[in-house]
Amino acid sequence: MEHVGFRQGRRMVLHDLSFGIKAGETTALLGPNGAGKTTLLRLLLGLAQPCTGRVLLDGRPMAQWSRREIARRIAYVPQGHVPLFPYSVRDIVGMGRLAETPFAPALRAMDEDAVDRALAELGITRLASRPYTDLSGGERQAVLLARALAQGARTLVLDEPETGLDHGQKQRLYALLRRLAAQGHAVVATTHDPLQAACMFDRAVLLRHGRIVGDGMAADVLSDAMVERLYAPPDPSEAL
Ligand SMILES: Nc1ncnc2c1ncn2[C@@H]1O[C@H](COP(=O)(O)OP(=O)(O)OP(=O)(O)O)[C@@H](O)[C@H]1O
Repeated sequence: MEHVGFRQGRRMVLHDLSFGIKAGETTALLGPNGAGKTTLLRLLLGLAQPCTGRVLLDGRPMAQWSRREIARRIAYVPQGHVPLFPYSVRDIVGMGRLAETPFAPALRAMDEDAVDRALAELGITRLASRPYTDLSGGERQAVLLARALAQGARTLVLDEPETGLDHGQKQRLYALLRRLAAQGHAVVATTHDPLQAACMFDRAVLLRHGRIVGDGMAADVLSDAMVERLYAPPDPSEAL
């Protein structure tokens, strides 16, 4: 992102943001409620356009990529996904292959393999034939992660991925994100947990009132003093 600003209606909600997401690195995005984290993810995904500055993917402006090209490069794990139909877990994970199977009514053998690998990576092969609508929140989260892996994109964007996960699943999630980064993926995730972010992510970007107030090695930037300042009650002079 280069000097990115974004407006919701008449309000500027992001101001002059400049930073990059790199392959081989896990980046945590933190900030109080309403700081602009989800809005920033929407810009990273090309789902919203900045009113100032530029968002570049592999050096090319986001607006010049087609949705299919973006889907081959960036996978998104949304927060609180509410399914309308009782698709099986296997079908949901298979949807990650859609960017690669434009006209095929069914998945090809290589797509089925990608689905099998993603289910195994998340340890949810046993859920494959269960209806997605019957799963617990944590199980659904694991399915959405498997869908992102099946997509085969090198950049993973996750919105509060630890929501609904128990302690063990959280640890496995962070281990998986680190493994993916070690394999050359770029990983960026929003989180409300500075302690976990300091231990589990390489880098942290801190947002307050739509501005970057910290960016660096997670363990360094997330000092007690910085966390206190980041989450301090709003000062009227900071109003957007
Ligand atoms: N559709 C919208 N219309 C108007 N304002 C919006 C809209 N969506 C978000 N905003 C505003 O933009 C700002 C940033 O919202 P955003 O959802 O990006 O914050 P966030 O950091 O993700 O918050 P949270 O931690 O609560 O999920 C907030 O002030 C919010 O009220």
